[in-house]
Parts: sequence; C-alpha cells; structure tokens
Amino acid sequence: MVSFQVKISWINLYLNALDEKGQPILDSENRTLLDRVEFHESDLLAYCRDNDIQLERIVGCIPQILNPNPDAMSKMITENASEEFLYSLSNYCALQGFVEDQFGLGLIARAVEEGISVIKSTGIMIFNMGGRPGQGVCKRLFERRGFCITKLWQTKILQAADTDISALVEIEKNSPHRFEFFMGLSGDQPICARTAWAYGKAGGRISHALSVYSCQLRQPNQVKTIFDFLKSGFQEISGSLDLSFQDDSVADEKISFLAYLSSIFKETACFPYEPPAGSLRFRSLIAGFMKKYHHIPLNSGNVVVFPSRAVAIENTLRLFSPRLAIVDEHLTRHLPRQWLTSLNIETEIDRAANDVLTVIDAPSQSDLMIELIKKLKPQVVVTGMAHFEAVTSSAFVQLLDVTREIGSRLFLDISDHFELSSLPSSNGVLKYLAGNSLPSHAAILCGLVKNQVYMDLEVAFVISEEEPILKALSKTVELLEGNTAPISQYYYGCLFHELLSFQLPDRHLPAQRKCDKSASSTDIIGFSSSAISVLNNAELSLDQIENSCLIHMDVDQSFLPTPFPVKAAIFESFSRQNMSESEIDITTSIKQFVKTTYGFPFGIDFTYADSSLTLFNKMVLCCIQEGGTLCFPVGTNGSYVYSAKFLKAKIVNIPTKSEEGFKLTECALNQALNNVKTPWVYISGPTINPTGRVYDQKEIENLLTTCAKFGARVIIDTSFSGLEFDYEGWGGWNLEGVLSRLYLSSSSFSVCLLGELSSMMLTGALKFGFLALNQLPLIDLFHSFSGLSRPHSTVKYAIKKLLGLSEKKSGEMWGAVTRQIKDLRSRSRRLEETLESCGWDVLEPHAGFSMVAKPTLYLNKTTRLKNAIDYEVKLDDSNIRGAILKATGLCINSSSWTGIPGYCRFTIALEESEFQKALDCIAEFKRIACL
Ligand SMILES: C[S@@+](CC[C@H](N)C(=O)[O-])C[C@H]1O[C@@H](n2cnc3c(N)ncnc32)[C@H](O)[C@@H]1O
Ligand code: MET
Repeated sequence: MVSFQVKISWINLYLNALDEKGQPILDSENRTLLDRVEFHESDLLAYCRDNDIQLERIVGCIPQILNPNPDAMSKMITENASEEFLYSLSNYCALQGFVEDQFGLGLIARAVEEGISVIKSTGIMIFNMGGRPGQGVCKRLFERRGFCITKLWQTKILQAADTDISALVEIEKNSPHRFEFFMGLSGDQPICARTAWAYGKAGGRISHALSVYSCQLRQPNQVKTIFDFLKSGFQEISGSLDLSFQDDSVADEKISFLAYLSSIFKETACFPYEPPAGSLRFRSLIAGFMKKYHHIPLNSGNVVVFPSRAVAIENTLRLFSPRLAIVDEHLTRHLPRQWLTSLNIETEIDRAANDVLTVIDAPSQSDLMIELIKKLKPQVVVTGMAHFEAVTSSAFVQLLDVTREIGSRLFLDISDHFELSSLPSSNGVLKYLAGNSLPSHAAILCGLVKNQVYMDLEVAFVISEEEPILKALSKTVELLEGNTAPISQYYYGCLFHELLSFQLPDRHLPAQRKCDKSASSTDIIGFSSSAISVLNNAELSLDQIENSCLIHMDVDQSFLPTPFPVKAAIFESFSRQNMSESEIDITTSIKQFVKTTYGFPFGIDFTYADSSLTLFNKMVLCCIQEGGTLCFPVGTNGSYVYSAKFLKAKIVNIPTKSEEGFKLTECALNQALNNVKTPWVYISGPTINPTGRVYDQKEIENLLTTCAKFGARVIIDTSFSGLEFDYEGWGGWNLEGVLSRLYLSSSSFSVCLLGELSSMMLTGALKFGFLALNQLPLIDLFHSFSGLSRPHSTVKYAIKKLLGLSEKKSGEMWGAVTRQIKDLRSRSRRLEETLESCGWDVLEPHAGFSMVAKPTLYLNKTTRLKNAIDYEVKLDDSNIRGAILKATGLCINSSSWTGIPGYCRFTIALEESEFQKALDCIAEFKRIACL
C-alpha cells in the first residue's frame, strides 16, 4: 500500500477498534484490533521480505488491468503525486515482466512469487480474481507455480464504472486471446473485451466473474527452493515454469526434481566425475531401494547403469557375441538388422568366418519361451515376462532352471513390472531374489521407462551378483557409450531418494538367502575373444577405491564451472511442458552450426546421440560391414581405438612424427593408403585429441585431397574442437570449396562430420553428439544400427538454445567461452611448467583440454614406491601410469593409450582446486621417484 493509504487505514482501524464512547472493543482473548493490526507502506510484499516476516495468510485484492496510459505507471510514487494518479493505482497496474502481463495479471503474478518466499509452509494465499481473462488463465497462474486452488466463492459483478477496460481491447487486437465479459448481470454467453467496450460505451452494462481463490503450495519447501534459485538471476526462466499436472503424483515428481536441480546448480559450479558404471550415488540408491522395498541385500557394486534398455541389450550381446541368442520379441526393435536373421544357423562355418551373431525373436510367455530355449539351445536369452506371470516367481524359476540346464546366460527384463512407487505391487522376480541369491548365469535388466513427466527420459540398470560380469559390463559401457547421461541419473536418483526417505530404516536383519546352483562354468558362454583382449589390455578408467579421492586427468570431460547460460538452458528445458516440435528441432541449428563453423554444408542426414563415441562406434560397424579398414593416425584418442578393437574392426595405424607434432601428414597418409583396400580414415580436428595440436586449412585440404585420391571414407571428428587458443592466428576451417571439388573427382570418397558439443559449449556433463552423413548407401547402412542412446528432448531444447546464443559473437555465452579458452591456455602453461620442472618433455598444446608429455627423467629408472606395500618398479612409458596412481592418486593416460611411444596424456579441464592438487601430485611423484 502507498503512504497516504497507511494514514487512512489507521483512521479506519481506530474507527473499528473503538466503540462509540472511544473505549477499546475487546475480543475473546481480551485483545483489541489495535494489538493485532499493523500497516506499512510497501510495494507488494517487499516489507515482509526485507524484514524477514513469515506469513500465515496473504490476502490480496490488487489491480488486474493495465493502465490505459502505460507511461503513467512509470512515475515515482511521491507524497505529492497527483490525486488522479494515486487513484489510478487502485484500479490499474503496470507491466511487471511476467508472462501473465499478456492478460493484465502481471501484478498478481509478482505478488504470488513474492508470496512464495514469505509464506509459511502451511500458509494460504487468498486472492480476489476478476474472471475476465477466463478461469483457465487465472487458475494456471497459480497452478504452474505449484499451487493447488480452492475456489472459496464466486459471483458476477458489474464492471466498475471508474475502470477503463481499453487495455484489454488492445491485448485482443494483438493476440488471439479473448477476455470474458457478460452483458448485464444475467448474460450467460461470454462476450470479448472489444464487444464489451463498445456495448459499455453505448450505455450497456457489462459484468464479469469474480472469484475468491484460496491457494496453497503443494510441496512448499521444494517450490520455495525452486523460486529461490530462479531469483538468483534466472528470473527469465520463471515464465517457462510449469508445475501443473492432472495427476498430483506426477506434479510432485517434477517439483522434487526441479528443487533438486535448483539446489545442485546453486551449490555446485560443476558436475563431478562419474564412473562409467554409473554414478555411485545413483547405484547406491537403486541398491538401497532393492534392500528397503524388496528386501534384497544388494549394494552399489551389484548395479551397472546403461543409457537405455535397448543399449544394455545390444552391448551385452556384443560382450558375449553368442552364436545364437533368443530375445523377447518386444526387445528386438533396436537390435542391428544384420542380427535378426535365422539364415546363419545351419552354416556353422560361414558364421565363424563372418562372425555374425544371430538373434531369434521369441514370445515372452514363459512356456513358449522355454520350449524355444530347449529346442534351439541359445547361448544367451534376453526376455521379459508376460503380465500374468510376473506376480509370482514360478515362471522366473522355470526360466532359471532351463537356462541353467542348457548352459545359457539369462538376462531377465523386469522394466514393465518395476514400479517406482512407495507401495510397489508384488513382483515375482524380486520376491525370489529376497530369498535366493541371483545365480551366476542370470542377471536382471531394468529400464526405467514409465516417466510421465518427461516422456522417454530413460535410464536402465543391470543387476548381477557375479563380479566379473559386473566389471565387464561396466567396461562395455565405457567402451561403447563412454558414460550414461548424468542428468538422467540425477533425475531417477532423485526419485529413488524420495522413496527411500519415505521409509523408516529397516530394523530387521536381512533374511538368509539360499544360494542357487550355478551352471557349470565350462558349458556357459564367456566373453568374446575381442572383448577379453580389450578388457584385459585396454587402459580404461580406474575404479575409485572406496574413500580415496582420485584426481582424474584421464577423462575427456570438462569439470570447469558450468556457466550461467548453460545452467539456465538446462533448467529451462526441465521447467517446460509441451515443447513444440520447432523448439526441439535441433537439425536446423546443427546444420547452421557445421556450415558456419567448418564450412560443411554437405550433411543430408543428421543423427544425434548422448556422445560422439557412440556415433563413432556405429560408424565402425559400418566400416566392418563394408569390409573396410580403419586407419588411425598414431596419437589418436585411445578410447576410440579400444572401441574399434572391441568391435573387431580391421585397424591400421598411420605413423606420425614428433617433429611434426604427431600430426598426420599427406606423405604418411599416401604411404599408408597405398596398402589398404577399403580405407576409412579417422581424423580428429581441427583440434587433435590427445595432443592439443590443430590442423590448419591447408593441412586439412591436403589430407582430404589424399583421401579422395584413394576413394577413402573420412570421419572428421570435431568433438574436441572449438577451444583453439589462438583463433585469430589459426583462422578456422572452411571445407566447402575443397570438398565440392573433391566430391566431383571421386565417387567413393565421402566425408562425414562427427561432433560433440559439450566441450565447446561448456555443458560439461550434458553431452550431445551429432553425426552428419551425406552418402545414401552409407546412410542406410548406418541406420541399420539403431540402438543409440538418443538425447532426450530436454537436451535438444537446451542445446538448441545454447547454439542460438553462441551464434552471437557477443553476450554472456560468448564471454564464457572466451574466458574458458583463456583459462585453458593459462592452465596448459602451468602444467607445462610443472611437468618441465619435473623432468617431462611437453608437446605444447595449441587448443582444447588435452595434452601429451614424455616422462624422460623417469624412463628406465628403478623406483621404490611406498604405499600399502613397498614395491620396486622399473619405470617405463606404460607402467608409469600405475606408479603415479599408486604414489599420488593422480590418474593419467600412458603411452599405451596415446599410441605415441613415450608419451603420456593429461587433461586439464579439472575443477581448479583439483587441478592444483594434480600439479602437486606431479611434483610429489618426482620427489618419490628420485629419492
Ligand atoms: C481495488 S483496490 C483494493 C483496496 C482494498 N485492499 C480492498 O480490497 O478493498 C487495489 C489496491 O491495490 C493497491 N496496490 C496497487 N499496486 C500495489 C503495489 N504494487 N503494492 C501494494 N499495493 C498496491 C492499491 O493501492 C489499492 O489500494
Ligand atoms: N476496478 C478494478 C477492476 O475493474 C478493480 C481493482 S482492484 C482488484 O479490475
């Protein structure tokens, strides 16, 4: 209220508080109104907010029509403001910067948002709401902010004669929205503001609905957390927020996730490292849920997380590479088309030569499935369960028995019967596992596929009680997917957490479980030979040892602070509902991006995945199908090379030289391709990972020209680019001219562009990979491998938004990227200095967050390492990784990973304090090794 109102209100209060004789009127508690009422001058609830007053009730009757003279409202309210102006304040409001302004409800919206921060959890807000915008609009204002509404009263009143409704007419002129008036008090057909205004002008009486809303927050603390976060600079997003759902439990799910996201964005600047098997917290929560709700004694180590059920099934089949697998017909849709044939069963010899896996579809009804298993004797069975069989454990027991007898591995999919509910219905498989341990030949697969808030937001997990299987599955995720999108793990982690906090700690000791007989190990299929060789020899991520904190300079991910626009885009993507196709149409943006960034207007088919590694792997499969040979320059990101080996690709390494910064040259490429029949050349660029060197325009033109000469297929991987230190000096790429020319000269030559936007867009854990293809047979072949971890629509929305922001060569996003590049450059220098002073020879990087160095001082040195056990080791360029890890807890990649003899790899996009610790570790290692 404004100041003169305060004075009038006091007068009114006295008139009400005293009787005719001037004596105080006492209420039942012997108090007067004077003891209970205060008046303060305040812009809406500012007084309460500034004085930390928490309210039980907020009652408001405030203007809901824009002033017909918008300039009037921008005047300061002063003691000597004109009477006319002060009067107008009781009827009109100004634009408030809320989406509800478009209905004149901006002031109400602001009052509600201010109310959220000052109301007590059980408090109630009561508002007089003119029904002119329509009941739907009025209710939505509250509901999308997490309120439930009770209508206390409703009537129809004449439009106040002193209030000009022409602002509403103006709104109707510029939008399809129609307000709701009535002719006289008895009219029951609504008329719009324009008609009402004309009718009123001509002497007619117009009316509108008036309701009294009583509003209460559904999840007060969580909604307060969300708005608290939005107020910390993310105000613009509040227009997108939509917390209303038909079903209360769905609304609660969204509210609790957004509150969780608010708190992590507020507290932490970056997403932490998560192991490939899945976030430790998430896996512990899954295990905790199994323990508390289903009495199955599992721990986080029994759980491996996958991006989706389809990916889990395909990857598992690749790990075992069985001759024959039987897969539930509902689960074969995303398997490679090449597998879905029965033609190979008979011709055992052909099969061995082609190394093709055959998958037979089967109905999930257990008697039919069992019959098929008995007849066909598959090595792997993946099946779900019919609904009528899922309640008791008998069908599961039968499946366990028959697969054990035959010597098949069983993966049982319980996705359709798994409920994330505080009262989960009976589930035969889980009931069985409460009393029996899971036999070694069986594992449980579960996709979380029933999301009603964010359709298709999927994560899957596999449960096993076999250590080697769990380890191998985790490594398979690492090799084929890289990681499971952390944001999806956060989402479901939040749900599990809510369910667990709902339950009292279990005070019963877990029941003794029976140990099931296992199949004899000779009968049962083991991992494929390529899998064994990669799993045993590849330098994959190191397992976090409980309670020890490893420092990861061996992960291709940025742990630098997530900048403001990125947080905003992610939060907004989860705030929304009903996104339109155009808002998540990422292809237009990516097309534009590759055209302006690399001069690559050639893509006709775009595919997206959670990571570029996943897309690369599908390309490897295409290469294998075409009988091609993958050619990697020496000094390629080890993860790519290991994945190609795991997938059994034919591989040729093209030599690179130290004096050329381990860059691929035309000459070396020429020599190598001379001896390869169907070459597929992998080029990481413009920025090369791991060396951090850059190919300039001339260099890439020469390389492409050579590739074209041999009709090679080229995979240009831009995933690590966009953070070049000296952009001006380097000048960027424009491939359009050279490729147009080369495409004319060779028909089998083709270039596909692979990329990932996380590093250059600073999205950290929010990964988004794309692949642009432009040759038809290859496109068809590529799509025969459809089992991809596809980015969720929220990711597409956020990435599209950020791409839009990045296009502007100014503004907050641009500033953040520029700062990041400067920061990485200075870090690369700091690391270089430390390494040089500790006896390493560094190859100075020119871009990105990965660099290589040679441990010259340490090679062939025999060192005594003191750790849990003392041991002596003669250091070389590959065991130095283990030695540094044991001595200091720092993880780097050795030369086995970089492929460059002598050179180890370091990533530098660590959280600042971690980076400093890493530098200390390098110095510490020198002290230890040179004792
Ligand atoms: C229709 S009158 C209602 C008066 C009285 N409260 C009642 O319910 O009868 C609307 C009131 O809202 C007040 N108002 C308008 N904008 C305001 C703001 N930003 N902060 C506080 N009060 C405001 C006006 O001063 C006016 O007293
Ligand atoms: N006379 C105003 C109107 O018609 C009421 C102002 S305060 C809710 O909306």
